[in-house]
Amino acid sequence: MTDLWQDAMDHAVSAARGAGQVVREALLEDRMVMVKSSSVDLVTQTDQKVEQLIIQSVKEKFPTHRFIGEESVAAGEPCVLSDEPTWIIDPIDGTTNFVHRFPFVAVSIGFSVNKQRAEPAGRASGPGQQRAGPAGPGQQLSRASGPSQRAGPAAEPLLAFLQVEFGVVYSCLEDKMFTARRGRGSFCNGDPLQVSEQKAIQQSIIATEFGSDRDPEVVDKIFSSLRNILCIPVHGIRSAGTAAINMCLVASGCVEAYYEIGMHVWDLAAASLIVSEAGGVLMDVEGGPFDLMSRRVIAANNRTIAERISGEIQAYAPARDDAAAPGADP
Ligand SMILES: O=P(O)(O)O[C@H]1[C@H](O)[C@@H](O)[C@H](O)[C@@H](O)[C@@H]1O
Ligand SMILES: [Mg+2]
Ligand SMILES: [Mg+2]
Repeated sequence: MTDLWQDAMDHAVSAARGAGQVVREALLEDRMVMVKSSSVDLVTQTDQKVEQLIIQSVKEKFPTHRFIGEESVAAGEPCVLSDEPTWIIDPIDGTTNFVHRFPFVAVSIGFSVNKQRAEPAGRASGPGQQRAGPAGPGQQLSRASGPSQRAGPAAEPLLAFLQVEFGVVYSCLEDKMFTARRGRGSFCNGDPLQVSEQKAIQQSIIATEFGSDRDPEVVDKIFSSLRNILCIPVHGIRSAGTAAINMCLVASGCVEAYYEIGMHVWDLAAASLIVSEAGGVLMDVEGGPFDLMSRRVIAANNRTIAERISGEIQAYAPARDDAAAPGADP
């Protein structure tokens, strides 16, 4: 069967690598910092330039494709997922890190098509499932090879439903290219990824972020959740400063879970598939199905740990990313 989207994915990898080079060069220069929704929601000319470079390069090759880009949305473009091929771009995930030269920044490119498709992401990569063992270097775990490559029960669509066809996260300063194709596994620089096999949350590291909302009520909830989780007790809490890299750490098995409320579809799209295809689970912070537009996520190595975290989170619901879109899902 013709592989419709491999060309697009190859382009995404090359665009992310090119963007990473621009980001690395910009780190050597003075950065002019601007603000968006608040004084701690930062943006630089590099965010805007990188997003435009990626979008232009995609438009030249795929003129009919659509875009959701963080900085384009900030400039008033709609944030809509449809059945049309849509590139979901975060030109710099970790802008605050970038501004401060804290050394974790990523370019994130997700690609969604056929929003309405009801097929869960990778029957072979569903929640609670663990692969029998990591594949050898460069080996692709293909959907065509079937679920027999991974042990465990059948996938549950509730947690695995995704709209993303491929995801690319380039951690520019580490020079790590994380990639995933729906049903075909996740990789870092070509090596297959596998989530942690840890089942005990007490022996886990949990990643989260504090976001850019400084409303004291929201901050109280963030700290209450953090306190609950820390006191389980867990081995530790970590923040890389970028949602996409936190999720790639889950996919890599370095941390057992990441949760956050308040980030956006461009932070999550690519990395959600990378987690799922590494055998992880995605869940809403209240335990329901993961929703790309909801600005809430738990990404974990297994369902038990995800559900335990969800039981400790003081949930709240920021305005959805598609809230302003005409015809948006309720
Ligand atoms: O750096 P950006 O792309 O603005 O993304 C950040 C996001 O906005 C915050 O909510 C998260 O806490 C960060 O981890 C993101 O990376
Ligand atoms: Mg981001
Ligand atoms: Mg960004």
